Amino acid sequence: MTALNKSIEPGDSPDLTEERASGTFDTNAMAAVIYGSDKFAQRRREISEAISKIPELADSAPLPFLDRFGKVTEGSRKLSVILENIDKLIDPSSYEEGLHLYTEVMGMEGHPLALHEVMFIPALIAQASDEQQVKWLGRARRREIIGCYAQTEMGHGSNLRALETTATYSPETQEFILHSPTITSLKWWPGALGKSANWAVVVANLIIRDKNYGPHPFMVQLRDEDSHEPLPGITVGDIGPKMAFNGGDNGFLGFRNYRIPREYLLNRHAKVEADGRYVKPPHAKINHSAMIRVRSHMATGQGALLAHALVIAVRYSAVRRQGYLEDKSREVKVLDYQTQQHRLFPSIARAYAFIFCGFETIRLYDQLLIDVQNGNTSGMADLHALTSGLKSVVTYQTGEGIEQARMACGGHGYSMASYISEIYGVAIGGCTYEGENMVMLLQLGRYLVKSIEMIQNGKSRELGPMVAYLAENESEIDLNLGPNEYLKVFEYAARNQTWRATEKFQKLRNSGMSNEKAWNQASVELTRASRLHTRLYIMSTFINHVGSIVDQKVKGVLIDLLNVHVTYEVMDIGIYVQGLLSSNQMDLIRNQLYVSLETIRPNAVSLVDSFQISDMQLRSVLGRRDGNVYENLFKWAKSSPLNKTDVLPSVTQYLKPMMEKSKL
Ligand SMILES: CCCCCCCCCCCCCCCCC/C=C/C(=O)SCCNC(=O)CCNC(=O)[C@H](O)C(C)(C)COP(=O)(O)OP(=O)(O)OC[C@H]1O[C@@H](n2cnc3c(N)ncnc32)[C@H](O)[C@@H]1OP(=O)(O)O
Ligand SMILES: Cc1cc2nc3c(=O)[nH]c(=O)nc-3n(C[C@H](O)[C@H](O)[C@H](O)COP(=O)(O)OP(=O)(O)OC[C@H]3O[C@@H](n4cnc5c(N)ncnc54)[C@H](O)[C@@H]3O)c2cc1C
Repeated sequence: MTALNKSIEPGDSPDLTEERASGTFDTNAMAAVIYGSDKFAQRRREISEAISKIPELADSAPLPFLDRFGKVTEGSRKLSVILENIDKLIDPSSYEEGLHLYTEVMGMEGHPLALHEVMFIPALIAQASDEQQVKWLGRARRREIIGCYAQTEMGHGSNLRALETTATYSPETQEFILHSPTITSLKWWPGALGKSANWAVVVANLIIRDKNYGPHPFMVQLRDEDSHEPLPGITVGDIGPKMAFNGGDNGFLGFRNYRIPREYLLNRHAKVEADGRYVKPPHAKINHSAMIRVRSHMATGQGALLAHALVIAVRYSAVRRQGYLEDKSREVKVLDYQTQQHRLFPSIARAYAFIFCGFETIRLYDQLLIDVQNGNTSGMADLHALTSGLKSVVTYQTGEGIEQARMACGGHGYSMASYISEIYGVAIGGCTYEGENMVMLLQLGRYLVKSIEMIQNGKSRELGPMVAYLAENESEIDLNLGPNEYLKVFEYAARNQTWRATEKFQKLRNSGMSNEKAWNQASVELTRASRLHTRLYIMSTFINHVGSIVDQKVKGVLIDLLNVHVTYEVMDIGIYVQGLLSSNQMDLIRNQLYVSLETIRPNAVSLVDSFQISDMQLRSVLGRRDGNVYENLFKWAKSSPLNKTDVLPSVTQYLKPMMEKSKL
């Protein structure tokens, strides 16, 4: 018989083999669903295999034992090995293959090309004119230059209108003069800016004849291409250690009347003519497109991070034995405890949901990019609202899920041997970057309020498909009918909360309060509406995606997972559905959730194995594919630099004299 879970091998922990044998579906078929096609899932496996054959691509030491300098150096070393071997490893024209290669080899601690690939090149694609692309895009793609995206300043990140860096046009010389007038105007945070990048897309206020036209993107050379020294007029450096991404060099940047040619304003959409005439872009916020792109990709990215933590926690929970259930002769796998399942399985469902929802969001972004290139910007507001809410909800829930995964691993979860804290640090960075979560929830809040105002003004028919439910009346709910009924429960909650929050805002405003004050006083309620609306979107894309799956065994287990998702999510928002569901109905849902946890239990390990995250990529002793945790945990501890000698110099120098003194 062919094993359904392709990851069973001799020498594996019998506990994990038992788990894999109980799986009811083919993990390669599930991987094809997770990665969008059988072809790409297969390519991922081939790339991982090819990587494992090049020993120089392996970490030279477990990353947690390296200091900051070691991490930054290790990133650049591995990058150079990747680039020497790239044609053997991937199709260099495939973004997805490249992402997999980088993620596996470089890990998630940051590297010199992260922002080059994620923001610099996409900004050039979206914002550089055809002519400018000829000049820079090829060079960037060939990595002749390393770029970053420098927008945030020490004093301002969220409020882009208050950025202080100026780019003043000089018609006499046809140049822009970049200047940082204050300490707070220093660019602060951009990834790879500090030490690696020699070029940047810099966002600065465009000033023409004393008039401020707001933030615009400029292509700026920062360092000499031969010596890599900063150019005169540029102050640049690293901002120091962070919660995570310590293999990366997030940086600061200041300009002292630094001149760039007129042609260096990225001018696909907005232009400055030689005489200083400003040509407006087709949409006021078109310069924000690099951010919309990253936000559109964040649901899959965060789903993948959550998946990393769950692979570790679920596999470990199947080999960790502690305490007893009925059989007192052998301790039980901790995965058999209902509390452990309740802690982990809804997060497995969320990881799948985020990935599926991410596919749909990336599709919407790709369509928008085509539309915008053809001059049609009408979809921008919808996608801005959607991705603002989505990035906020997925990053927050991913952080929650990873932290639960850490606690689910007990003491060993707290050790860097689990690697979960690194994944956590990386994931929660997403709550802040690409727009602080509260700020972005309020952007969606604006859109929801406007939607309600359209309904109030008799324009319900003009509502987009994602907010049409706000105009509907609630219907009876029959919870025995499955996920679509749960969707109606969520629609009820989101609709009710959006109306309540909007009415609160309107009431305050109508009482004579200023628009801004009324908005501020309704803002907590508005963020709640945004979260419910976004969770509804995630749930509906999960349901649609599962509906489209052909492999019946895969579909069967995803329906089980969907049942975990819908029942958990509805229990989680209980306070918002009190007017709709009776306490008997809530009890029924709670029991359905407990049953669905039991149903998913035999497939738990296969569901996380299906993410097909290699041991190299996972970098976790607890999450090893073979489950041989304990002997490797001991090996890992022994490799600690502190264990190189039995007696540390700090003992000889300080502790010994202290103890000697105490003896006197
Ligand atoms: C398979 C996957 C494998 C994955 C592997 C996993 C490995 C993971 C490794 C992780 C690697 C991660 C790499 C890390 C990358 C990090 C990079 C980070 C980069 C950054 O952070 S760049 C800086 C980002 N900065 C921000 O986001 C700033 C946030 N602020 C804003 O965006 C704006 O200021 C604003 C949106 C809050 C407000 O903008 P503004 O002031 O201009 O506008 P107003 O408030 O006045 O609003 C006016 C109207 O304009 C609308 N609007 C605003 N923006 C847009 C837009 N983009 N499009 C359309 N419309 C927009 C508003 O809604 C207003 O409309 P209204 O009609 O008037 O209401
Ligand atoms: C890991 C990481 C990588 C980054 N990479 C880059 C990069 O490559 N390029 C780049 O340009 N930037 C980058 N950034 C910067 C990032 O985009 C900003 O930090 C982010 O946009 C938040 O802005 P802020 O720091 O100004 O937060 P602030 O706006 O100062 O937030 C502080 C608090 O104020 C609240 N707040 C602010 N405004 C409002 C409001 N209007 N209503 C209600 N509450 C409000 C926030 O909710 C938050 O609680 C990165 C940041 C991190 C952490």
